[in-house]
Amino acid sequence: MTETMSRSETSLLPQLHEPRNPGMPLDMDRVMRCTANRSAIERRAASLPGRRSVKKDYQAAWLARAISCIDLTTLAGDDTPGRVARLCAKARQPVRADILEALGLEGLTVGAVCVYHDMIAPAVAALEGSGIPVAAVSTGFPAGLSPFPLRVAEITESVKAGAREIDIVISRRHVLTGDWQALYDEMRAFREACGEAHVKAILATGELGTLQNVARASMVCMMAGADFIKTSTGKESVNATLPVSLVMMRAIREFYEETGYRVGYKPAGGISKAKDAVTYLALVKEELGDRWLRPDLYRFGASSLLGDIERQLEHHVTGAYSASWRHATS
Ligand SMILES: O=C[C@H](O)COP(=O)(O)O
Repeated sequence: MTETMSRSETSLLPQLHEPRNPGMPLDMDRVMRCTANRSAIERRAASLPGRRSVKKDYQAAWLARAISCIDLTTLAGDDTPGRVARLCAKARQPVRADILEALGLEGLTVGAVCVYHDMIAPAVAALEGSGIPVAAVSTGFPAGLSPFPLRVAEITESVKAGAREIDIVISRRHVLTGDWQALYDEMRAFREACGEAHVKAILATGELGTLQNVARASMVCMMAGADFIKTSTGKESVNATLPVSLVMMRAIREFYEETGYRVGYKPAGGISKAKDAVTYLALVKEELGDRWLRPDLYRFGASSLLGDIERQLEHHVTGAYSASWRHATS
């Protein structure tokens, strides 16, 4: 793992303006050329966490960058405006003020707050003036099996309610039956309904059967205009993994090489440890390069990762670990 992110190169970076992926016609020959060599991918993924670890100031810089890329998420049936308000307070100030000051990171925030539709209004109110966008999961999340017109209407309602990012779920059956045209048409309609809001396409990779399907679904969604591709809802039995991430990042790289458009990447579900976050960031750096290590092109979908990162940063500054309950996020 490289150690080239210095403490001065923290997350407080100027906003870059990436041209939005407009999509392109479905190119079936290109889609069918997407393959995935499972054993080679699994070998490479297995070698990642054991590589040289990042220490001290470098580690603090990587962890600060990770925070700036978190979609701080609550997606529970018992979410309330109060819980969302607490989460948003955490989004505005993700780490204790004295720790941020010691690290020279005043003003650090997470990338977005991610909620269900009914929690958009309280999240927008709680984040007012912060510049932190609200992301809403949509289209019958998590299964995506409600009537198609309702799924499109749900996007429209969420954009109207103030969501600036929409995390849609694809119809897994289109992938499992190889109906790439149906997947493309669906994604295109979702993108259109989003308007100016950015759209993240959740593939639910744990339900797609093969890595080749993951590669093809990634390519089809990007051709249909996805701004981000995202692994999982967090509700599948298998969520973000390194092999799946490798496949999706390589699809993003190929799409960029062929079209000039950078599509973002969001692994989600089950990423809860600071050291895992650093492994993911290192993979992004190696596979996609530094430009992707910014919140406009990379996010972690996570509900409890921030707590562990805060704990590690506190240890970095004070030399002591606090109990994890002191770093609850909502
Ligand atoms: O998109 C975000 C996921 O739902 C969060 O999953 P998690 O609770 O496992 O971190």
